Amino acid sequence: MTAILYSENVSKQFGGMRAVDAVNLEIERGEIHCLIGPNGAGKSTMFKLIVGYHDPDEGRIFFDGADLVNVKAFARVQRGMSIKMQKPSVFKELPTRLNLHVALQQKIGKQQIAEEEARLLELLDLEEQADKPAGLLSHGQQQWLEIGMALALGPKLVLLDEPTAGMSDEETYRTGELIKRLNADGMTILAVEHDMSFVRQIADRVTVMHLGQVFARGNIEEIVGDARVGEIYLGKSHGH
Ligand SMILES: Nc1ncnc2c1ncn2[C@@H]1O[C@H](COP(=O)(O)OP(=O)(O)OP(=O)(O)O)[C@@H](O)[C@H]1O
Repeated sequence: MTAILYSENVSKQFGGMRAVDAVNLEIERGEIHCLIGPNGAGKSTMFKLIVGYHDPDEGRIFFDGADLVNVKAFARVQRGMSIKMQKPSVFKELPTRLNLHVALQQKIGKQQIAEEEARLLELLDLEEQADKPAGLLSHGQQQWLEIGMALALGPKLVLLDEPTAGMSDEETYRTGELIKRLNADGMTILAVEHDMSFVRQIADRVTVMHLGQVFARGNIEEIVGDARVGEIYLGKSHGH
């Protein structure tokens, strides 16, 4: 089994409505996997089930060979899932460098911190911003910093919830290039995303959700070439 994360028939109901309905999702080690679908498809609910913010009503989720049943959200992070939620939550009054420092000191010894801090600042293209309070960075830069803080925890899998929300086209493109660089260094990435051109830029494989279920899955060429996906996804996602 090369999957680092997979779910078996996971379901979650709110009231009478099945937001996630018997979903099997599989993320292979080393890939960039995008979870897409129109509004209300169940993507965020699936993301929250994976990170442990919701418990499934049915089904199971496995990470790095272990069943996640009863594993709390913080313990999932300790096991190697790093999560970047949609809204940046950097420490705005602290310099960029210190934001990384705070994250790094949770994982590595003092001697290695300076070296790792420098590596991340370069990777994130934030060297010139290193001593600026993070609150003065652009929206895109704050998002990259937060990706860096997720990386500082030394994860096996990085989960990104709409990493390009609110970004300009140029920031979106640069975010894609950053994610591809992380992946080239061996990181496995799962991103929930709306922006199809961004998905085309980064994805190896895609899972499409619709009405709580998996509607299609495949490599990026198969998904882009699938007219049915165009109908449900592009047809309903105008406004994003
Ligand atoms: N906490 C909740 N309580 C009740 N209903 C919820 C809750 N969270 C999600 N839902 C409902 O579940 C369905 C799936 O929502 P979800 O947010 O997972 O979809 P999504 O694919 O992420 O959509 P979007 O792209 O708009 O973020 C929607 O009908 C939503 O209203």
